[in-house]
Amino acid sequence: GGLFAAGARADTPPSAPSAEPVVFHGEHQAGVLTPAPAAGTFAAFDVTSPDRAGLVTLLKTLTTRARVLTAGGPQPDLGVGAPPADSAVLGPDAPAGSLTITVSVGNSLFDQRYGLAGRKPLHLTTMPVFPDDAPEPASCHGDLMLQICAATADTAHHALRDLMKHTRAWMQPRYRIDGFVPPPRPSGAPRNLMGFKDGIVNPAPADATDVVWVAADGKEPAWATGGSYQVVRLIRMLIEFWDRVSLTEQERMFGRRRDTGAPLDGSAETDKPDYARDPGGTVIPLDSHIRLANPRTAASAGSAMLRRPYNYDRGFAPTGELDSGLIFCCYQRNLAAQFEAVQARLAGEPLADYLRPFGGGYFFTLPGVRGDQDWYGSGLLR
Ligand SMILES: C=CC1=C(C)c2cc3[nH]c(cc4nc(cc5[nH]c(cc1n2)c(C)c5CCC(=O)O)C(CCC(=O)O)=C4C)c(C)c3C=C
Ligand SMILES: [Fe+2]
Repeated sequence: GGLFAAGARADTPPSAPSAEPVVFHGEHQAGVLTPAPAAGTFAAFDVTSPDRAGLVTLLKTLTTRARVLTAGGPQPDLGVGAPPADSAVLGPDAPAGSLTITVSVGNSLFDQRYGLAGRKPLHLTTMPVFPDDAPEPASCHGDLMLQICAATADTAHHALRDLMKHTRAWMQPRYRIDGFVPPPRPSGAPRNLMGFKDGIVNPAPADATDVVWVAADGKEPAWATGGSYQVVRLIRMLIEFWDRVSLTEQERMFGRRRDTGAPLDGSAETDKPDYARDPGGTVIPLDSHIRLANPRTAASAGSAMLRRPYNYDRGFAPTGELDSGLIFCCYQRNLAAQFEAVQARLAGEPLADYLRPFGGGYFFTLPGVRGDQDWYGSGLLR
């Protein structure tokens, strides 16, 4: 299959809430290729450690806690005279709840503070302001991004709370957003808050390795092998305006049917659009989201990415409108060739009138923790 063949999430039921832990140790971190469970928290931090030794302690502490939390189980009993080791939000014997904790670092970590300027992954930059962005500085960038995914929201809360309690001395919260992936309605890919199935086309598991993971290529620093570039875009949806657009117009903006998720020239969600048969865009408009994002030409094959988005819904904006949208998250091995190429093709798409990207950033997802003695960023800080 090609790089855009239907992904595992389209053909297999989404991960059922499970007590089974997700494997923590490995060449790559979990939370990238692992299926996205129902709850996802994205929490950005600034490192406040005065020195490099403190940064090492921070990363080692994050590793130790993530290893414990993702495994689940009872916490040590410190006795009634001490603050408890655990919040007990998940009870005395915490279920693993498909928990993954994915640690990524931002461009700002590679400044003069910790002597890392010469160690930066090749493509890591500060996310630029794209056309149609309305950046809110307090919701952008960050030294560290923690992506915490789990079967239930309280599992993610419990993990974030534990991680923060153990790392207060070296990092400070910057921004956070909680998201969710709904169950299939009624089948196939989950729906976003515009009502469309989202996540239909993603690399098949066999193709994902080349799309996602940085390989030793002589250009990237050796320590970065097995990592990935994470893009997080916090995108508010202008729901009230969207709900006043005709169904035909909505479907022409995406290039897919709202009910089935099928491309406008097909009948099932997994049907492949045939753009060669419709060069003028009569059936699937040339400026539709799916056609711009992936025109399915030889030239666009190299821009495949792994999308792993979450919906968010967090009350009202100051204007009284719904503050709802998408935490767009994607992973790739080359920001310029993949995310930025797609983003450039999408510039000015009709759908953009209904979206307000306001936050997020570019991050480098560290290689996996390889065993009991290893820790996040051990290669970077060696
Ligand atoms: C730069 C990358 C992308 C951004 C930003 C983005 C925002 C965004 N997308 C949707 C909804 C849908 N996207 C769909 C497909 C799709 N989107 C991108 C990239 C970005 N989207 C790609 C590469 C693709 C796959 C295209 C293809 O190969 O055909 C779809 C269709 C269903 C699917 O395949 O998932 C929807 C729906 C929203 C709402 C949004 C911003 C909030
Ligand atoms: Fe999209």
